[in-house]
Amino acid sequence: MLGTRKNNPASPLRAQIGQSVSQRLEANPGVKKAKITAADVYYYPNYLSDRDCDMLIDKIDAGRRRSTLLSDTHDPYFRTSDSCDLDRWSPEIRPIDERISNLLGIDTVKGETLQGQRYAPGQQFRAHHDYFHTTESYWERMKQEGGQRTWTAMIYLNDVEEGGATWFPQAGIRVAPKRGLLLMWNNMKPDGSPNDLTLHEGMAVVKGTKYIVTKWFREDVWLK
Ligand SMILES: O=C(O)CCC(=O)C(=O)O
Ligand SMILES: [Fe+2]
Repeated sequence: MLGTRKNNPASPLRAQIGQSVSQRLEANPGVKKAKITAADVYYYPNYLSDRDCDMLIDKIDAGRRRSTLLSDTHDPYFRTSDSCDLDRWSPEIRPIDERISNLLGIDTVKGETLQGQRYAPGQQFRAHHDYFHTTESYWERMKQEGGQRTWTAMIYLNDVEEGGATWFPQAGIRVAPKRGLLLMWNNMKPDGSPNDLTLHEGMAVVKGTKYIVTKWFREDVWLK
């Protein structure tokens, strides 16, 4: 069922977002493009300062709860991390949140709330797509709340002793956590339809604790 044309049509709006964000990132001297063809993936090393990383880690530790899944999947081991919604209006979060939107050139109202994740040893987020599968029951609601997810921006807040890489098995890249590193990718294909090859996994942490923040962008206004 997944990935059929009928359920994943091309979209001029999402195609345009993909192109404008890529163009903007490629014009930024701090950004590097991954040398793969399956998806548009970019890196920005040392994007966040140590001070900002530590501040976010403290907030995640203070506000964390068990991570949830939107999907109808009922595998209890699918996503075993803790999550924390970071208050976008707080004076510490707001500048970081807005800086990310501005880097990609996407209006802040299309960005979901920055979400923190914490993985202890053994915890993971199994292979998934960040875009919404329109065949799943959550889609009707998501459609009303900003529509499809386009870009993902993810920042590693610390180095992890062992494990915890972000792995794109079909696109063929594996990114090891590195403090301050921002990873960004377009979940859509050039025609604006979902790109199956963006399938990715937060591999289990073996040693240490992994902290990240993730920001997902919608095709339309999310923040009302
Ligand atoms: O933990 C990771 O490396 C991946 C996290 C992820 O895929 C997500 O938050 O959507
Ligand atoms: Fe993801």
